[in-house]
Amino acid sequence: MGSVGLLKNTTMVCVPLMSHSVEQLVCDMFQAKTEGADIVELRLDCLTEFVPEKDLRTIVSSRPLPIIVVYRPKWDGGFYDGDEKSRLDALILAKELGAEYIDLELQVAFDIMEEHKLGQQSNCKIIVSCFVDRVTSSKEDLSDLVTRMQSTGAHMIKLVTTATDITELSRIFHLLSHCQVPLIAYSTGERGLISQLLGPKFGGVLVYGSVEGNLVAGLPTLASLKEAYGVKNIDADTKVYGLISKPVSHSKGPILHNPTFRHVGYNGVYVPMLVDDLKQFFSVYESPDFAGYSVGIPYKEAVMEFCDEVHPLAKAIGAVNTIVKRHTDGKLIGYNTDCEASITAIEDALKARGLVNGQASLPSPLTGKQFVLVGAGGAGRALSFGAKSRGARVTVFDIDYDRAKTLALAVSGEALPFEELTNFQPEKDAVLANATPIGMHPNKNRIPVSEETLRDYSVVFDAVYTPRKTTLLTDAEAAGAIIVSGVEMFLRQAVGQFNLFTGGKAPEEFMREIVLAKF
Ligand SMILES: O=C1C[C@@](O)(C(=O)O)C[C@@H](O)[C@@H]1O
Repeated sequence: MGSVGLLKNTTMVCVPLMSHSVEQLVCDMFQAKTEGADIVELRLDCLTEFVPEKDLRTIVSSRPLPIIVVYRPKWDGGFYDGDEKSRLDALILAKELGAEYIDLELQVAFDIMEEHKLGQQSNCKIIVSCFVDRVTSSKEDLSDLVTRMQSTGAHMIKLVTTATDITELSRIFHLLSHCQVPLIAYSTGERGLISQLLGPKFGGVLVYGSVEGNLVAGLPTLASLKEAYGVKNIDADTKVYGLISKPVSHSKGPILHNPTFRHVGYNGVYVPMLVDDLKQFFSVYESPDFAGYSVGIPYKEAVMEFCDEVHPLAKAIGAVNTIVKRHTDGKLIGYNTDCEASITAIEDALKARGLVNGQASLPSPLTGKQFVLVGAGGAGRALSFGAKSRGARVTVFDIDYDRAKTLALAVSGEALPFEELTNFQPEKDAVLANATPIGMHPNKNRIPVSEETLRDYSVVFDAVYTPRKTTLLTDAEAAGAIIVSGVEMFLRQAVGQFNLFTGGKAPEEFMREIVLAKF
């Protein structure tokens, strides 16, 4: 495994401050420093009262960190709508007072740079910025734009876009790796998130993190940059792993995998990837930098066709939740770590309660039991194959009856119409397993079966792990069932993934501690 040193890159973590008063702004600068910012971006246009001569002196002289001074006009998405001359005079004054950086919009940059000879050597560096509404422009168009921005004489360039698809971000990565001048480039929003997180890998000079009181829509928090993603540890050699899913923001994968990578000194980063189109995704992210993936809803079955090889267990199940890019030939190999994870989680919970089926000779406490599965998607398939392998008899419910029938056939079980689930009378000691997203954050109050039938199950498992104790589990516990949280499955499938991603042995106890502390 590669080693991870402290502070491997020179990327600065910047906190944007949109405070409304000068007093607050000064407080916020100190707060940002306390929380670990390297630099702050001050949005003067957010101040409700601002007298440049007086206030800039206060701000600049009391700064505890290097500052980037921005005075964004309405015509470029900011709040300032006074006259241009006063706005630009204020920026020049900030420079003269000692601000480390001032930000000029591309539209005005040529003239101001020329008039004030700003491109020349000075303690204050000029950032020329541009906001492009969509990254629909081609790689070439974006390169031309960057060349134009560079020709202003800027010391640094800032290009912000809104991404409509994760594949557009590859253009940002291309720019970051090829730009001649220091570049800040990223896309905002959920689909743009990885352009921000992976900036340090591709040579971005700055990554933005927002803080309480100054939360900015579309930006990750400073705490997540530091604690979850460890952006200071990311460098050009860092291997990228990601969760391909839609939705993806509920996943706790990043707060489990990233600290674990760091704990064992593995140079990897794990990021959420909101993917809309699998085919486009795999055709764009071909490089060895993207080394492996977790696969979440709704892609566990569909992703199989993009794997060059599929492990026999995953093939039999018909669902892949882990992909590793083989470093020798770049081929994508699909695995399933959900199956063992979910079944051993249920078995261990039963064993812990001393429930070994009354017959010590039986290989599993699930042997001979009825296993009622709700949801015949990827996770459901893994559960039912696991249950079958332990000698349980599987009964499948899914809103798509044909899908339920296909799965039932594959595990020699039975499928019943979804409408029958509410009043379904299970056999004695039956296990209920929810493998649908019902009850998942933010729709926490829903349960897949009726409360009345819950008391008929002796064990209830929920593959949903956000929240840790779903409404289904709370109700089942109240009804007297043994409950097994999806968190246990999540932990175990992640252990399996870590082993496949790194080729090493996962530090299971460490991972369990994270899960206990943070989930
Ligand atoms: O089902 C899950 C959960 C998951 O999708 C997540 O939410 O992090 C990650 C997958 O690897 C796993 O199989």
